[in-house]
Amino acid sequence: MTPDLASQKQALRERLRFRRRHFVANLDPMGRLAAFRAVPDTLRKLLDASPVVGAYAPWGDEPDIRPLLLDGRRIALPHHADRTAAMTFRISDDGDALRKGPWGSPQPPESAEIAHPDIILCPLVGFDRHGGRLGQGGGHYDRFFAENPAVPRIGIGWSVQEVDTVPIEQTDILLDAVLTEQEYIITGDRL
Ligand SMILES: Nc1nc2c(c(=O)[nH]1)N(C=O)[C@@H](CNc1ccc(C(=O)N[C@@H](CCC(=O)O)C(=O)O)cc1)CN2
Ligand SMILES: Nc1ncnc2c1ncn2[C@@H]1O[C@H](COP(=O)(O)OP(=O)(O)OP(=O)(O)O)[C@@H](O)[C@H]1O
Repeated sequence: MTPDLASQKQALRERLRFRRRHFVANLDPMGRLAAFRAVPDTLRKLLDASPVVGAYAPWGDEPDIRPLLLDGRRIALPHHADRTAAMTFRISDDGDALRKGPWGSPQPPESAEIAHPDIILCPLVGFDRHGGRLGQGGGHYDRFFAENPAVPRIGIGWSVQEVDTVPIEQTDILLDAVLTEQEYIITGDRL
């Protein structure tokens, strides 16, 4: 990646994290509870057809999508063995305690079963309507998507995380759709 593109992405990350922090801080508590509870029918069908759903444990201002998944589904969460290891997914059973991973985000214990999700619901810092996604800057989801290209990729974010165009480099892999608290946006032609 050119230094120019990297710094462009980093500047956008900082701007969008700031925007997200203020949006979430100003949400009324009822609004926050109600967000991401209703799932559009098309996404519900896709989830119903997916034996293992790759989700995430919310961190900071990220939307909490757990209520949306409480349907007896098998949920897998990202797991990092250490800072150099590739991101994998591990089954997280209800009530199993999560612990802090090497990057600070909560993750299942080492003993949890490795899983291969049939769909990925991924957090993001920024998105656009073409499927562009800006993440935390580790490239972990992009690497996972590159290795698992057939798995549908649904970004999850607050509406204020939308920008016209996310700066894209060769290794960035486009999302198939984005779910916000307001809209379900199909961004590709795979769904
Ligand atoms: N809830 C949640 N779980 C998640 C993620 C996430 O974004 N949200 N992750 C999403 O990937 C992974 C863990 N989080 C990570 C966050 C940052 C970096 C990272 O490499 N950051 C870069 C740049 C940081 C910066 O400058 O802002 C670094 O430290 O070099 C890696 C993993 C997996 N689990
Ligand atoms: N498939 C890949 N193979 C090798 N390097 C990659 C791959 N995908 C991304 N990278 C590298 O990882 C670094 C971070 O990428 P990027 O800025 O796209 O992260 P991100 O999408 O914001 O983070 P994340 O996916 O973890 O949320 C970049 O240097 C990028 O070139």
